[in-house]
Amino acid sequence: MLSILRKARLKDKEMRILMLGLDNAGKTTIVKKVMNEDVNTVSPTLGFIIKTIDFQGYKLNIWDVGGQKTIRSYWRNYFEKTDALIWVVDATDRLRIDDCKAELKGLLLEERLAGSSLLVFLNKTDVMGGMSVEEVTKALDLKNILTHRWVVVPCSAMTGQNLEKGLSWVVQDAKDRLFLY
Ligand SMILES: Nc1nc2c(ncn2[C@@H]2O[C@H](COP(=O)(O)OP(=O)(O)OP(=O)(O)O)[C@@H](O)[C@H]2O)c(=O)[nH]1
Ligand SMILES: [Mg+2]
Repeated sequence: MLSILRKARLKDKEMRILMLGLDNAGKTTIVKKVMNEDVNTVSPTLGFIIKTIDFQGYKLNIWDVGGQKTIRSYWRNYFEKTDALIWVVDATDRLRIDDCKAELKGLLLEERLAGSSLLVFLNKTDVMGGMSVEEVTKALDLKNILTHRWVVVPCSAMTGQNLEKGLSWVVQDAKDRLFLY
């Protein structure tokens, strides 16, 4: 039933995208950059922000939810009807990569997120010395994810590098799914 509803919405070329990740990963900055807004004025998100982006003929409703530890318990309020999960990782934050892995693992067990695809944005690649795609794929144990279609895209919210590439994957994946079931 859920998949039928989802399919109906995809046919309308509308997607609900949930953007999560630890605090300071760059979620809000990514959304701002995609929307051509000033990226130098972000502050930590205490609740959530919804932005609608017209992208490649699709209407992407992006839910950008704050990632601070004290408010992560609210994430579950946003799971419903999610078509794609964008998990944002700070490439420079080696110290919290285990925390990052644990939070993602928990999300992937969520029944309400079961039908969603997973885009991992490895953000802040404009900073030297950050973690590589291989490093993060391993640290987050992505190869063992059998429940979701996933990809890692290195990007920078500051320069805008690869942001469209990531969103393109999300849209293409949605299109592919229309023919899957
Ligand atoms: N160098 C660099 N800094 C970035 C990039 N993206 C975000 N930042 C910085 O990282 C900090 C956190 O960015 P936010 O977009 O507020 O992070 P967030 O994930 O929305 O954080 P919460 O709302 O607390 O969950 C800010 O100081 C940004 O300027 C990037 O690609 N490169
Ligand atoms: Mg934010």
